[in-house]
Amino acid sequence: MTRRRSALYMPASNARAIAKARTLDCDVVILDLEDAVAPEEKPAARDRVVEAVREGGSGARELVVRINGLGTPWYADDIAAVRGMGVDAVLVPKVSYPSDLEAIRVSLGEAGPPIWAMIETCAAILSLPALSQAAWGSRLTALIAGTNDLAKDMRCRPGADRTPLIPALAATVMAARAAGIVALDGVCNALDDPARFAAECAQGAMLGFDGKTLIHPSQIDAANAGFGPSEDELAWARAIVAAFAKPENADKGAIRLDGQMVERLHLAEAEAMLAR
Ligand SMILES: CC(C)(COP(=O)(O)OP(=O)(O)OC[C@H]1O[C@@H](n2cnc3c(N)ncnc32)[C@H](O)[C@@H]1OP(=O)(O)O)[C@@H](O)C(=O)NCCC(=O)NCCSC(=O)C[C@H](O)C(=O)O
Ligand SMILES: [Mg+2]
Repeated sequence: MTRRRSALYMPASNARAIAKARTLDCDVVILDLEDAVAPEEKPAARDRVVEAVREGGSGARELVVRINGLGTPWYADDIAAVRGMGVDAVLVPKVSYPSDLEAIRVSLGEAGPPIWAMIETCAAILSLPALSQAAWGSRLTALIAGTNDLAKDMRCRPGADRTPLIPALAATVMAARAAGIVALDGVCNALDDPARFAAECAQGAMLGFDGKTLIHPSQIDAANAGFGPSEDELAWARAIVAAFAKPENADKGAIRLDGQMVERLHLAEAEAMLAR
């Protein structure tokens, strides 16, 4: 099973950062043509992405390109560049409605890459059930929370604990799960606050996200730790599997284990975690 604990954005205008990506321990590299790149730099950044993907060298890391959104002056050229590029996915910002998804699918063509959608507008949050349903016919394989744009659109003040964003984050995870696709949490802008970053990873994992989007290499290790199962979780999963394997529990649906009720749905969860 592919892991997406850590997905690092890097500005496609920054050749040094792109080169560095080939040495980093993140699961996903996102070459960004959108917000990290100034308008006058976009054509050169697009050429750099084409070159970087052609050169390869990403190893096991998934390579994703974030293009500029529908309706922007750069969308058509970005689509033309990524269509046959052989990337693992194209990440499209500000996807708000199923009609956006359909337009992107058509632009990319029948043999186009999988689509990852940024969920970062109030309209997208209100459209999540429809976006989730539309995923089945659209090559949509991941939802990515865009917490900066969403906070801007909501005019909320997330603060360190992100309280105003929690309903939207939970709804994003539910929409992804209903569609059987990946859900990645938004970025943490606090570059020099590792405790806050670790707390955000724990919160994102608690909400059910598969991983977190990142803005700096210094965030990779904590994300890999925060979204990988912990030693305690692995030990608990092994204990559940061992308990249900006992002959006396063979025909039981629910058992007592270390003071907790454990059901066969927990066995299925434990087996899935150990398999991952
Ligand atoms: C945030 C930064 C601008 C900080 O830059 P800076 O202070 O210059 O970084 P450092 O000096 O600490 O860099 C140390 C070395 O690490 C490399 N580096 C830095 N960032 C990255 C990166 N993202 N990927 C790869 N490598 C990186 C530097 O090149 C240095 O290397 P070396 O010279 O060899 O020592 C900067 O980190 C940055 O630009 N980050 C990414 C910003 C970005 O992509 N933003 C857009 C995505 S976030 C977003 O849009 C969210 C969403 O849409 C929403 O709405 O929420
Ligand atoms: Mg955004």
